[in-house]
Amino acid sequence: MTDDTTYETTRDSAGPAVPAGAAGVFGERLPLAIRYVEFLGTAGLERGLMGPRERPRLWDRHVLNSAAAASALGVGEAIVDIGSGAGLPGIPLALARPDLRLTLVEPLLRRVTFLEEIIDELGIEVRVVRGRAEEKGIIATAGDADVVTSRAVAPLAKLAGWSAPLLRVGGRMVALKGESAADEVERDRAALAKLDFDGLRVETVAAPDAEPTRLVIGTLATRMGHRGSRSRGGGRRGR
Ligand SMILES: C[S@@+](CC[C@H](N)C(=O)[O-])C[C@H]1O[C@@H](n2cnc3c(N)ncnc32)[C@H](O)[C@@H]1O
Repeated sequence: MTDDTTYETTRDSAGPAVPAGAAGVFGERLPLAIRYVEFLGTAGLERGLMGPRERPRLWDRHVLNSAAAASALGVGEAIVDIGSGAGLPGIPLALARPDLRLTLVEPLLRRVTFLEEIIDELGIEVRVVRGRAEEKGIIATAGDADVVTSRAVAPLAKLAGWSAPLLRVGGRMVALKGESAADEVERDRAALAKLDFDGLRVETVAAPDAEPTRLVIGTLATRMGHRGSRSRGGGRRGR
């Protein structure tokens, strides 16, 4: 394991200083996380995937904030991350937790190209599927995911409607939300119950040196709420 203090004052060539806590989160994959932040801060900005104001806060607000969701994921679970954009939270999760099996779903070609490039460069095993989460047959393993993650993609009820057909019964939706998390749960509780999500809760988690992340978690109790919507079809390898 890398010593936490090693990177305390490190400043990579293109990005902000690497927080000391990052070493504990990414372990021996810290150099890959640094490269990812560098890529976000260069290509990500140039291609308009991240706003220029995000550059100084790529670690705490985005990458470490995303990686904190790993605490809600079990060993070896199959994760579908919908609306990955520039790879959040999917790429930090893959880097922090190499045991996870990750599929990133993103409709926009520009973003898919970015994802494929960075996955290739980092040499990590992550699938990319181009499409919308609600498209039938977009993911070959629809109905088998242990967890569907998302961050800043859609209101909770809509996310739940997209997540349910992708999940196995007993699988969880883990939505990374901002301060509105509790209000969204109250507002959309009935819609989620209709889809047969159980045990709805908000968990606040935080990686060291990062903004806290609010996770809205619900477990798909049965498939009755979206009967007949399970789809099977071709996804495609992004690499
Ligand atoms: C605000 S961005 C957030 C990106 C990333 N999750 C993050 O936290 O930085 C929303 C992303 O969701 C994608 N998206 C929008 N509708 C979608 C859908 N129906 N299925 C999958 N992705 C979708 C967009 O293309 C965009 O990349």
